Amino acid sequence: MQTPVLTIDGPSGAGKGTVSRAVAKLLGWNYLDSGSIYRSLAVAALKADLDLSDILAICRVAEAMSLEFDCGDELIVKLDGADITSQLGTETTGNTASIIAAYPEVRAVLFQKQKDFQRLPGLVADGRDMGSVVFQDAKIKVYLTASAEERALRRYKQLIEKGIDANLPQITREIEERDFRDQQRATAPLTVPEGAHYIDSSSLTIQQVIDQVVNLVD
Ligand SMILES: Nc1ncnc2c1ncn2[C@@H]1O[C@H](COP(=O)(O)OP(=O)(O)OP(=O)(O)O)[C@@H](O)[C@H]1O
Ligand SMILES: Nc1ccn([C@@H]2O[C@H](COP(=O)(O)O)[C@@H](O)[C@H]2O)c(=O)n1
Repeated sequence: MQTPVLTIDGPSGAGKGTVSRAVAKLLGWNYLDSGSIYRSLAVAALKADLDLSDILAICRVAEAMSLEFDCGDELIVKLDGADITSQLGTETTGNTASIIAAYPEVRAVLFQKQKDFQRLPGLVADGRDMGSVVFQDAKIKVYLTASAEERALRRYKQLIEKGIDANLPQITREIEERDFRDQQRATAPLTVPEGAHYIDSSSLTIQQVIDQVVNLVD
């Protein structure tokens, strides 16, 4: 039996992770936060002080890195045995991830690491190219978005709640830059996958989005 896959793609701060985790829990399926793989590589590249234009060096680090994911209520990620969870959520990590994610060579190295998450009884996979590239055959595809202003505000509140200093205009600028880079890159750009259900969550609650997605699976 082919393991069923539900993909949720969309721009930063749309709520993909929040909704995917909740839906995976409700269904009892596995969960892949593909952005955390790109973010982990960003942490590794920054730690090694790599030149972000040195594609070969980044690929070497990507091939060598060992990642462990503990998908409980909060995702815990270990890179080569060290807990890097607290470093994953920063805007520096997200922006660095977006820069290195534009390299096709890097994407090729990370492809199989993502495919390995497709295990019974099912998989909810969130990212930018889950429905368009990595899990093209997924039975159900969702494109989840929200206005850039709303996404920036969500991210701002998230950082403030964590006690991290945040600047709303700067977050808005960074989100727009990241959207642009993710949508315009030549390889696996962020796009609405063919056949995807389009959900704009700008004026929906988290629960309303979860309900819409679960209804698609039913
Ligand atoms: N519909 C919603 N209404 C209000 N807040 C929301 C909604 N969906 C998500 N959020 C909040 O927005 C923030 C960002 O959500 P989340 O991390 O799930 O986004 P994401 O799409 O996975 O982002 P990224 O791709 O950058 O990881 C979280 O604080 C989350 O609680
Ligand atoms: N399938 C994916 C997932 C992520 N990326 C890149 O990583 C950056 C960080 O992702 P988050 O979802 O954690 O915000 C993102 O901006 C993308 O550039 C990707 O390319 N493909």
